[in-house]
Amino acid sequence: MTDLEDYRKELDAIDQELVALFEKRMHISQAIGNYKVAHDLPIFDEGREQRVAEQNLTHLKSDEFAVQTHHFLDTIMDLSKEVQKDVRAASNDYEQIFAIHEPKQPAQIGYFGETGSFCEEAMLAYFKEAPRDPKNYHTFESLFLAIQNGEIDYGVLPVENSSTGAISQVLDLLYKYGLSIVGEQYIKIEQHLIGLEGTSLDQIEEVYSHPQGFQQSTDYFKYHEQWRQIPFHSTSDSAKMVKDSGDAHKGAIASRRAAQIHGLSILAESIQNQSENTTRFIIVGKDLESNPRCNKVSVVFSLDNQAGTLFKLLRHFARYHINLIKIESRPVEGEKWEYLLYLDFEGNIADENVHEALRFIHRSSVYFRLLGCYIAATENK
Ligand SMILES: C=C(O[C@@H]1C=C(C(=O)O)C=C[C@H]1O)C(=O)O
Repeated sequence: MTDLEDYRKELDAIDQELVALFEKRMHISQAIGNYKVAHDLPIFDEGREQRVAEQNLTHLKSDEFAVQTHHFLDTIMDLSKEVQKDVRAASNDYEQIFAIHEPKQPAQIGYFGETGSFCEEAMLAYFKEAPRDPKNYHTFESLFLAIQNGEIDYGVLPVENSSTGAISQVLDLLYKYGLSIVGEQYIKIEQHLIGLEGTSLDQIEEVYSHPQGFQQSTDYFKYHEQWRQIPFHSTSDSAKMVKDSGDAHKGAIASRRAAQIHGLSILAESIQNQSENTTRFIIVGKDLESNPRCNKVSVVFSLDNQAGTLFKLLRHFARYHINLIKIESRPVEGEKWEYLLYLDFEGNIADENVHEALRFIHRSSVYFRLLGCYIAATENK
């Protein structure tokens, strides 16, 4: 027998013992996983992992393999956490996540803002037939509440603007109310400074608008710093307020349509920073709706607060050839420095690769919810 064969025999014997011990350790880790699920405890325990590494390094006869031993222990603990994540995933009703509902017809629609709002425009563009007697709401949250209470079936809200980014309050409300995205619509946004008929710019003292109206028009306001900028419900609510006030010192940032509807004049045209300023609106409903034509998926999840978890998760999108469209993070309410991640990607939940990727995200997340699978809008629709 060669020396090599002798060595390998020794390794075989050691591996046999290691594997038996490893299996035993995984069973105990699984039991700890069950305990954590039952007591709502996080899987990752940084302090415990440090102690495991420290105490075991003291068992070494010399420092020669200290680095490798540390790596070995870290790997074992990573695998142990994988098993615990499986325990946690099995405790959730996975199929429930994909429960699809039929679209509501005829539906009662609601939108954000007074008549003349961009949301109303988005609603008219999205629904093939103009909805009958749509209801309007003056805060994002009142619209979410109306969907939750069943007062309306669907609501139209802005979620992202090409120059200012995510409308984070809407993302937070999607999480808070557990509602679903059933569709989306792009609208090109032109903001104008509007006021009472016959008013001139030098009469203006204060301007009302939704915060988005101001944020999208900061370049214009650099030259009018003497004007008070007063945040108000929506751009169209601001237009109506200026009209109702009859005050020539008040102006609003709103659309041309809002100016026409509320009988106001345009004092300064196209004051938005970006000429191609566009907002993405979402159609929100109570339940998940999907059909084979849907080609975009949105999810929200949170991860264990541990190095590398986001990387390990996002890697799988490449592995399953899924095109990521967008990632947005928001703080978790009441949890300092913890984040919810909102992800949009291409695909349909019935696709094999999407299903696999979602299974993986679900398994690796502390919190997971499928927000919607819907038809991606095109910008020139
Ligand atoms: C097994 C546990 O869960 C995780 C895995 C550990 C391990 O495998 O030793 C240690 C701490 C936790 O991050 C535990 O909490 O003890």
